[in-house]
This record gives sequence, C-alpha cells and structure tokens, in this order.
Amino acid sequence: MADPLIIKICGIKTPDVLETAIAAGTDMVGFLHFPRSPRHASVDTIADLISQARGRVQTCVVLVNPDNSTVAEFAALGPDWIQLHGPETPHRVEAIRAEAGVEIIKALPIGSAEDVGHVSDFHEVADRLLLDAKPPKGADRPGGLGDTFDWALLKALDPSIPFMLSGGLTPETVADAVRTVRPFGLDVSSGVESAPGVKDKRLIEAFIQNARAAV
Ligand SMILES: O=C(O)c1ccccc1NCC(=O)[C@H](O)[C@H](O)COP(=O)(O)O
Repeated sequence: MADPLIIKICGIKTPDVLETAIAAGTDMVGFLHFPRSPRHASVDTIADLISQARGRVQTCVVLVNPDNSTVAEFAALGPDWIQLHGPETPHRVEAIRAEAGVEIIKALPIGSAEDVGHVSDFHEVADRLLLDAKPPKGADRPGGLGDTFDWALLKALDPSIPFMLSGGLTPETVADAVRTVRPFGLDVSSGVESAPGVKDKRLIEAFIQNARAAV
C-alpha cells in the first residue's frame, strides 16, 4: 500500500475555515504570521486556532526570517511545526530548531537547477522540506503567490531526499502533480481561495479529494 499523502492547507485565519479543512480531511493546517500577507494572523488568533486544532490535525506556524524572540513566542503556543519561509541559512535553521524545540519545515524557493542544488544543504538541518515556487523579483512576500515552478527541475534532486510540494497547486492540477512529482506531501494556499486570503469550502474539499484519489 502506498504511504498516505500528507496534505497541508496553509494560510487559515478563522475558526470556521479551520473546521472546514479538518472536516475535509486535511492532515496539517498552516497559520501565517507575516503582516504583508492577506493570510496574516495575529499571535492571539494563532494561539486560539492552535488550541482549536490540537489533537485533531497537525498545526504549523509559518514565519519569515524570525528573530529568536519571535521563535520563542510562537513555540510557546505549542504548534507541532514551525515553517521557515524566508532566506534562513542552514546554520540559522539548525539554530532555530534547537531554540524552538519544535519540528521545523524549511521552505525552499525553486526556480532553477541551481536552486535544486541547494536543497541538499537543508536536508539534515530541517525535519521536513517544502519546495515552493521562487517568487518573482520585487514580489512583496516569499510565498502564497499562486505560482507554479517547472517540476521537471526536480529530476536532478537526490531521490533519497523526501519533500513536500507547493506552489500554485489547485484542485485541477493536484492529481497531475501527485502522479508526476511523487512528493510525500502537498501544501496549498491560493488554489483553495476565492480571493486572496479567502478560503473556499468547495475548493478545499475538491483539492483534498482529487489529491487523495491520485495516490
Ligand atoms: O501565503 C502567503 O501569503 C505567504 C506569505 C509569506 C510567506 C509564506 C506564505 N505562504 C506560505 C505557504 O506555505 C504557501 O502555502 C505556499 O507558498 C504555496 O502558496 P500557493 O502558491 O498560494 O499555493
């Protein structure tokens, strides 16, 4: 039997959307703290959402290049994961992992063969890797842009490195992504929204259903 596919619905900021994602069968949920994002949630909101999700699905707080006090503040809320979605170096990821005492997902931007070459630098220092589309120059945030990258670039990746796939996935494209790329997990944000930051129940359900049917 194939390993179960791990699905993470990212950028949840309200209790009702959290309930929708859990009922639809997600494995993980992501809460984002980055004020420039349409998916930004305050510390208090994230604390409440983590409490609501605890013991039901895995929770992940997404941070961008956080300082030590920010890491400590969010680690104290008791998420299962902290996702680092900025330009953190391998050394910094390792330090945050030790400091937080929480498992770490490192998101890595992929836009070229050179980017694929850097993935192995993070294999030992993070608990999971998330490969996402590299944002265009001048983008106001490093993720959640709904852009896809060229999955063929991943043919050059060391096959012993497991990863989650992200970047522009939608209910229409997710089955192809699962069959073509064979990631152990998926992450989605824009593709399950009706407008930036507004999650859509039917899109969440369709995404999860189509992803699981493709395994
Ligand atoms: O979603 C954001 O606005 C965001 C902002 C800053 C850092 C990370 C962000 N998103 C993190 C994610 O894990 C997204 O789900 C991932 O980039 C995929 O997004 P999308 O292409 O919209 O599905």
